[in-house]
Amino acid sequence: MSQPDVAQRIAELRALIRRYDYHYYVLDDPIVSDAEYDALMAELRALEAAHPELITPDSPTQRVSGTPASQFAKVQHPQPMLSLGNAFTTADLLAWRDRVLRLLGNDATIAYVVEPKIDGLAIALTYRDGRFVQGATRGDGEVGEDVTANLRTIGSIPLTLHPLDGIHDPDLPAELPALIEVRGEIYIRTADFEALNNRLAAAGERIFANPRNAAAGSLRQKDPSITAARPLRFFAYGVGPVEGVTLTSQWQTLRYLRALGFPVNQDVRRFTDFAEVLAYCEEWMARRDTLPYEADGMVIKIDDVAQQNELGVVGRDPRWAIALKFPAREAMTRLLDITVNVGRTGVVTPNAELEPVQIGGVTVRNASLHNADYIAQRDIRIGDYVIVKRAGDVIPYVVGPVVARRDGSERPWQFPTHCPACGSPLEREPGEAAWRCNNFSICPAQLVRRVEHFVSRGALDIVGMGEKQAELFVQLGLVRDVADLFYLKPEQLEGLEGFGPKRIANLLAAIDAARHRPLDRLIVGLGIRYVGTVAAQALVNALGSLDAIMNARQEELEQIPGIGPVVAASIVDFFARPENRALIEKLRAAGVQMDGGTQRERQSDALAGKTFVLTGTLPSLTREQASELIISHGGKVTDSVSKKTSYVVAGANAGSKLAKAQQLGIPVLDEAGLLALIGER
Ligand SMILES: NC(=O)c1ccc[n+]([C@@H]2O[C@H](COP(=O)([O-])OP(=O)(O)OC[C@H]3O[C@@H](n4cnc5c(N)ncnc54)[C@H](O)[C@@H]3O)[C@@H](O)[C@H]2O)c1
Ligand SMILES: [Zn+2]
Repeated sequence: MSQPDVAQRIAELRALIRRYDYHYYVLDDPIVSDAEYDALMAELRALEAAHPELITPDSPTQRVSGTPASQFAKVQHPQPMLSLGNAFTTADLLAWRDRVLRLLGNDATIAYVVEPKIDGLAIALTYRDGRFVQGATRGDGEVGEDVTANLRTIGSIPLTLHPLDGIHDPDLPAELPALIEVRGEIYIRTADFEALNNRLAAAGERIFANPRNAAAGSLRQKDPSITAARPLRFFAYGVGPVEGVTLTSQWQTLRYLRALGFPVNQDVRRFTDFAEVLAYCEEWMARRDTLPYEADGMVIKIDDVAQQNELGVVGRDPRWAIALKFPAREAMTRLLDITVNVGRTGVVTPNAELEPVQIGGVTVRNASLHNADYIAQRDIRIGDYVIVKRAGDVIPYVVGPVVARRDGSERPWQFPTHCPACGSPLEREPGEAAWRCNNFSICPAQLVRRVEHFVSRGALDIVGMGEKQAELFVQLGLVRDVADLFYLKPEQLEGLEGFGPKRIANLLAAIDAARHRPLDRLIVGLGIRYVGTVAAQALVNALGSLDAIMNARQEELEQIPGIGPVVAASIVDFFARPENRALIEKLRAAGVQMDGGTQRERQSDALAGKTFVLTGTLPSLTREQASELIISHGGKVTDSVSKKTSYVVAGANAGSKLAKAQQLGIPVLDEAGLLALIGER
């Protein structure tokens, strides 16, 4: 690029970045994804590095972006509020550490404080003589917005500092500061964010793209009573100007802040060995999915304040700290179309067909749209740019449209009135969000899903059968209900594409073996609503045979530990239907074992005497498969966490069970940890 071209590109980049900053920081409503934004910023940095003469002090690389909005009084920060330099890999972190060593001298003794980077917005809280007097946003780093009245409504922000009487820590100042500016993050928990968006959508209001924008948008309200109604939280991670006491390290500062009554994250750590810093970051990245809030990375800080001052600031980032960024979890892309899927129980769910987009290194083409109301309330239209979230191992879903990016070509979408697979009119029970195809016995789409479920690993585990085969057999009319699998003849499969003699023999042998699976797995395979592995085992243990279960009355079922009224009602309802009774008889006639006598194949005794509780979504195993695995290795699975629980196995979006486990100090495993216990990995 020639010099004028470079200058022009730099100008373009700055203009684009400023425009995106305005939507992000002032309106709290981004119009591009962070990845797109970061790419522009990286390009600008690279051009400026190659042409330092073109750097201007107002370039977005040189100062914190964001302009204080006019509805707030302005606050001049006595000490600028900075951003953080980014690292994406271990190599980046090592390069940062080397630079620090170079600047401080190779023989310097360095301690590091590692803190989670909770994704919210930075604020500064000023306390004079122990009382909260002013709170400000970061703004452009020099001038922020006065949001004191709004901050006063947040419960976790103390209005007066705690007296230090009860604290006897020789490393901490014994007095209160005459003046202290406490810096930290206002954030919103993931579950609160989702509830807030649902509430806003139901009221026809604009939703937020992510928890960070939700926190910023909720704090930056003209009317503090709106802020008060939002579930905002605060945690403190540093200080600005301090008078009357001297703080000499980040670690001491955090403990002092805690003593003064500020919430400080429990997971902050101090290390002197950089290898431990790296290990801790890795450990955290793995825990990310189990946290109740969004953490977009880890912040690593040089502990010693004198060393911090020596290192100083470059542009908008302190040299003494760095943010290790975790892979992205959301992106923006075009919604090309909406299709619907018919599930095993007839529930019809909308599915977003997306312009392929990378999220955290994975290409996402489809995402859930939950249900009809979700689409209608959020006014999601075909052709919209949408925010797609892919957190952990949960199915990616559409958060909402990017309204500011519409050009008028978007089309509203109507939920179908009839089942796309069988043409029956769709029905919706009052109070339910889901539309259903109630043509249970005829609908081919439901049948395919039922067959898929029946043959899955947690049910009858028929190797060689999967979605494709289920679709094929249903389409050819070879399978009209799940029992038909046991009546398949080799000659029916001969000549089908991909079905050679060997494959046919293997498949039929696998089907034959499935006649003798333990009863609870047959019950799981039937797909009774609310009956998974745990309930199925409880039924078998209590009643012993399928006939006894089938003929049990509601009250009898409710007596069984682990079977509540809803589950009991669902079981009674299932077996009251003549088509289900007929199916059972057909299975019986095919020689499928229906009493509890079959011995489960024990794989090992690795988990003997251990009790497990499963929570959240695991990356590869379904709930049934995980239970089955645990049981086949001698363990037990129960539904609720107690002191008797040996392990909680937690996946993405784990809820109160995980919290309970942490409270009781019960070890928590992820899927890999479970497999390791069994020796499978
Ligand atoms: N999509 C868009 O249009 C758009 C526009 C502007 C910025 N952005 C995104 O915003 C980010 C840049 O924002 P930024 O300048 O606020 O930087 P940043 O969020 O990457 O890091 C700095 C911030 O981290 C926060 N933080 C959390 N925990 C902390 C801790 N323990 N110690 C210190 N700080 C902590 C503070 O609020 C601090 O201001 C980029 O990732 C960019 O993608 C996106
Ligand atoms: Zn149908």
